[in-house]
Amino acid sequence: MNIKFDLPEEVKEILKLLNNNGYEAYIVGGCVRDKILGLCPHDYDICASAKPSEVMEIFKNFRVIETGLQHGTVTIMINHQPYEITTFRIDGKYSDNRRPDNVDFTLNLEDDLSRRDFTVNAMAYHPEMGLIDPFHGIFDIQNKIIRCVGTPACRFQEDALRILRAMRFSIQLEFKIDELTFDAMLENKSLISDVSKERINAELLKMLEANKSISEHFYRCKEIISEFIPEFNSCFDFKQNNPFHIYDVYHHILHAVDSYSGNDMKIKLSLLFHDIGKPACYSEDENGGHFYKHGIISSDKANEILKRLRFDNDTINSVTELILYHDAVIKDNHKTIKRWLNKIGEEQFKRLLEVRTADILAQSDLDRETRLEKQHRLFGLLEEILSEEQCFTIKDLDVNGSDLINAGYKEGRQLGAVLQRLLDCVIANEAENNKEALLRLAKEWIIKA
Ligand SMILES: Nc1ccn([C@@H]2O[C@H](COP(=O)(O)OP(=O)(O)OP(=O)(O)O)[C@@H](O)[C@H]2O)c(=O)n1
Repeated sequence: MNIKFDLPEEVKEILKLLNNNGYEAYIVGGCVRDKILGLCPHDYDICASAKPSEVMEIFKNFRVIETGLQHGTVTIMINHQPYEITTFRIDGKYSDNRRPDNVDFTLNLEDDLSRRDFTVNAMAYHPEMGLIDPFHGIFDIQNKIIRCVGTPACRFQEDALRILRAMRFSIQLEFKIDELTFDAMLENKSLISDVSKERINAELLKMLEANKSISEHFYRCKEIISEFIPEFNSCFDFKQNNPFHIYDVYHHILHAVDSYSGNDMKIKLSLLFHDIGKPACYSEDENGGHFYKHGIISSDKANEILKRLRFDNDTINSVTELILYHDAVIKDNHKTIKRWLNKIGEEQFKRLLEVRTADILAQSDLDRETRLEKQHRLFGLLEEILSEEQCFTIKDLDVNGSDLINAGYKEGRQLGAVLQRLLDCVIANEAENNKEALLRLAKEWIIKA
């Protein structure tokens, strides 16, 4: 097929320099796939018949980074942008299902393409020669299929991360996974235990960041997901004997993620784990079923999962807090909302309302409108509080620690408690937020004490 696309000047310059020195060179992998799809590649990988030492000699006037010489990769910096140039290679044995024990350089491009994971990632392109596509990646792009190059089981045994990459690409690109490839993913799923948690983390994030529907994919791949999040096992097929739920816990969780259309990762992760502890705390009662303290249990489980998957502390703290409170009763009045704002902060409270809204959208339609209206009212009241710059933190008070010291309080921990008590009075409309009134109140407390 005669495919032509434009390349950045820097990339053309690299290819030209390699060609002028007698070597073959192509752009390869994800950037070719993205160009064909009309997407903007986030980087350009180049493969060439030149060995790393030869590449370094050709680019000696550029900034060169020895990225992975034993794997044949050299990075050239042009205009502060990195370009990886990798020598055509054949991978040796993979004893750890992660990376080859050794690689052999080759002069044959097709050998290099044959070691790659999926047909859509195994194409090369040269501005004059056009597309080099021995494994029919273009056909799979046109038919929206993720298919392994060659024998799927071999590809996954070489690098088990590819099992998650297949899932991720099928979500990102909205492609179907070919049946033979999918069967091999299932058969080799246990190899995921060889993959580092950091790489699993990165793939999971990419799946969620794609902002595409995940439920169908996560449902089909549930046994794969349970290899690295076994806590989901109890959620599969766990029916919720409760009129607000039409789905089992796992389905509900996935629909909740899909119901949120923003791109805040903390919200997405909270939705993904918000009910993960439900099966563990289910008890029958006269109304059918009850999930006693499921916010606490789900939050604890999410904490374990996120730690295990090497998420950062800020994400872990935020997500576990959102899960803890996702089902809390929040009355729709200024006083209650200001207390929440004081307790968890403005950004986090907004997230909490988003989590609750997505949760409702993923439940049955029983009372749905009423329940959504209530969340809308909470959003509306929040906006009022913020736009009117109402007081809900100690720093919004018209008095500070020095004012209290001047009024007779001793320096120390007590000051914080008094300021908090004053804030509680302001939030409850029992005191006005002005210096005179607040100091009068504070002095009364000293006298009473
Ligand atoms: N486990 C892997 C990782 C990568 N590759 C090959 O190396 C290329 C570059 O990999 P990478 O940059 O990780 O992924 P991209 O395909 O470029 O996609 P993205 O950057 O969107 O992750 C891939 O296209 C694929 O040909 C592979 O065969 N097996």
